[in-house]
Parts: sequence; structure tokens; C-alpha cells
Amino acid sequence: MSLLPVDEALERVLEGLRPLPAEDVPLEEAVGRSLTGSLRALRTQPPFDASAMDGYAVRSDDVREVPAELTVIGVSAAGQRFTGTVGPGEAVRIFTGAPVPEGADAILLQENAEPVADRRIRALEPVAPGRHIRRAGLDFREGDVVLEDRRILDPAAISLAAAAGHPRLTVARRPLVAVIATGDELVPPGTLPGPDQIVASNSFGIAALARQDGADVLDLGIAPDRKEAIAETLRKALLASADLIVTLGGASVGEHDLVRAALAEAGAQLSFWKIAMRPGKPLMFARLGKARVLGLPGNPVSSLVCAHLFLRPMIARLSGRIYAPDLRPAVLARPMKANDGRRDYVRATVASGPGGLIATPFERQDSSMLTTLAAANALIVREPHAPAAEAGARCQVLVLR
Ligand SMILES: Nc1nc2c(c(=O)[nH]1)N[C@H]1C(S)=C(S)[C@@H](COP(=O)(O)OP(=O)(O)OC[C@H]3O[C@@H](n4cnc5c(N)ncnc54)[C@H](O)[C@@H]3O)O[C@H]1N2
Ligand code: MOO
Repeated sequence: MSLLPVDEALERVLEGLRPLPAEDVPLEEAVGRSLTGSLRALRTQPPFDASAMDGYAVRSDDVREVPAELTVIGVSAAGQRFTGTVGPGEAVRIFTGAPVPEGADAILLQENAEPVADRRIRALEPVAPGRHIRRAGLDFREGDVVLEDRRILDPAAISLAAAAGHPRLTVARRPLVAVIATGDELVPPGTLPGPDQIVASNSFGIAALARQDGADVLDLGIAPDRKEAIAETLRKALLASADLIVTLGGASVGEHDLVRAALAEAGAQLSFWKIAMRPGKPLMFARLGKARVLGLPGNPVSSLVCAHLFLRPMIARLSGRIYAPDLRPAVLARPMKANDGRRDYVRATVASGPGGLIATPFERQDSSMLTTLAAANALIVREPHAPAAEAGARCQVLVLR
């Protein structure tokens, strides 16, 4: 049976997937979210000509020749301006961020002045007109677009939005990802497994990846190996309005691999099952009501590698972000065997060398081994039927962290 190529599978998974409707959130909850629509400033920053330094607001003509004595006629502080006018031979004590008074056209640094008497100072350096003054609107003016549509709200963008007068922002809603583990052999961590049981780990890594990418997660626990039980849990996910449903395990061909049957029972439309990829061949994709279902293979490494390749782009698309996998060229530190017909994602470490990145694949690639996945910071991507490669040969890596 011919397997669906990875890129085609990704196309199908993303087909017709649109950013979720917008919602309004306070700035405190906006980090990492994607802006819906461009953001215009509600105010001008700075709103007045402001001093950039602590010192004296002066008329530059008065201090063209130094030393020059000036009379200090008042104070302009941040938050409380001096309302008079600076005349010839006069200065106003001023602090960083304070409005520059009428008549002054430069700031004499405090370090370049010395007191000579009460309310008298001596300027020791000349200052050019405009020196140390931030003009009104230097940063932005009311009505300016300060953040573009789809901008990811990083800390700088959030400060800028606040400065522009916005206490709340309109962002794409977070996708809700429901996670369903399947398998009679599974018990939650912290529970003593029976003689033939193991600890369920996949949900935790998958939920962590989804949360890291800005999704909300609903963990629906472990469904036993019964078609009806899995279908029932799928319905629960729908009732909870999950945008994405991730099932774990039960994707292969054994009698206990029941996810496909459960999907059919719950009324899902299967789009594909099995792709030309290692690890992760039994990957499944279906639509169930308004939700999309990603059926990840049970082997822990297969689950997480498939999530990197398929779940992350789906979450990004729903969140209004553009997802670009971090693919980079590297050279192999060790030879690699010829590949078969599946695209291979080989756990590896990458480090920078004199000519670029050097990728060292782990010797053992069993898809049950989380230790090697946790130790890997990249996956070497080997195309289907890639010939054997010598150490030093070029390769492509997907950087994980
Ligand atoms: N005859 C064939 N057998 C298998 C094939 C095949 O093509 N023909 N494919 C193999 C490949 S490749 C994979 S990958 C696995 C995936 O199978 P399933 O998705 O059905 O996974 P399970 O059988 O349910 O579990 C596999 C393995 O992973 C453990 N597991 C499952 N869920 C979890 C979890 N939430 N946390 C931790 N570990 C989990 C499970 O106990 C099994 O050990 O099938 C191959 N077989
Ligand atoms: O495709 Mo499976 O994920 O190799 O173990």
C-alpha cells in the first residue's frame, strides 16, 4: 500500500483551517497571542517636547559662550510642568521626562553646570539647539499604526500597545486541544502499574507542547481499549467545543488498535491513515463535527515527533500565526545508511562547528525511547530513498530547541 507523503499529509491537515474568531483580552493575558487587525495609537508619544536628561532647560543662545551664568526661575518635573516662559539669561531646573518649558530650546546637563549662588548656576559647556529634547511624537503620533495585523504580541509589542493607550487587545482566540490517551495498559504517573502495565506519558508531553504554542488543553484521561469507550470520549471532546482532538495510541493494525473504528462510530470522516514517515507511520487525520482529529501513534517518540510536524502548524494556523519549522543545513558527524520509502526524522544533537552546524545522530532510534528524544536538540530529516551518506555529507536538520 502506498503511503501518503509527509508534505501532502500536512497540506490536508491544514486545508481550510482558519484563525479562530477574535476575542478581547487584557494586556496581561496577551503575551504570545496574535493581533487581529492592525493597532492604531490612541495618543501621541511623547505627548509634549520632553527632556531626555536631568539638568536645566536653557536658551542655547545664552550658553553659546561659556562659562555663562543663568538665573533658575523654576522647576519642571515629570508629571508637573513649569508653566512660565524661559527668558534671556534664565533657566529652569528640569528632570528626565518633564515637559520642556516655553522659551527653552536645549537641555544643559546637570554635570555641565555648577551652582554659584541661591537660584544661580554657571553653565560650563555650550549646548546646541534641540540637544537632549525628545520632540512630541518622536515615538508615534495619534492614529499611527503601531502594530501590524497578525503581529505576535511579544513583550515589546505589549509595552508599545500600553504606551499607545490600549488596556485590552483583540486577538485570535486560543485553540482548545483535547487530548485522549487510549490503552488498557496505561496508568497515570504516580500510580503503581500492574505487572503488565506501563505509565502513560504521552499526554503530558503533547499537552506541554500545545500549551507552549499557546493552546488551551483539556486532558480527557485514558480511554480503555473499547471502541465505544473511545467514541464516548471523542464525543466528550466535541461537547467541550475542542477545536483539535488528539488521540494517542491505538492507531496501528492490531486488534486493540481501535481509534479508527471509534472515529467511525462517533461519526468522523477519515481523511488519511498511514503516512510515509518514521517514526509515526500510523498517523491518522479525521474531521469530527467542527473539530479536527489527529490520531497520533502510541509510541512516545512517534507521538511527539508527529506533534511537532502536524499539531504545531495546526495550532499556529488556528491562533493566526504563521508557522515555519526551523529547518537548517548541517553536515553529518557520522555516516548514515540508505533510507527506505519513508521520510525519516532521526534524533540527533546539533552543535556549531567551523563550517556550520554538525549533526550527530543517536545510534539507537527505537520509537519507544524518550531518553534519546529528550537528549536530542534536532531531528535529521532524511528523504525517502536517500542513498547512504558519509560523515561530512550535507544534511538537513529540524531544530527542536
Ligand atoms: N503489524 C504492525 N505492527 C505495527 C505497525 C505496523 O505497521 N504493522 N506499526 C508500528 C508502528 S510504526 C507504530 S508507531 C506503532 C503505533 O501503534 P499504535 O498507535 O497503535 O500504538 P499502541 O499500540 O497503542 O502503542 C504503542 C506503544 O506505545 C505505548 N503507548 C501508547 N500510548 C501511550 C501513552 N499515552 N503513553 C506512553 N506510552 C504509550 C504502548 O504501551 C505501546 O508500547 O505500532 C507498531 N506496530
Ligand atoms: O512509525 Mo512507528 O512510529 O516507527 O514506531
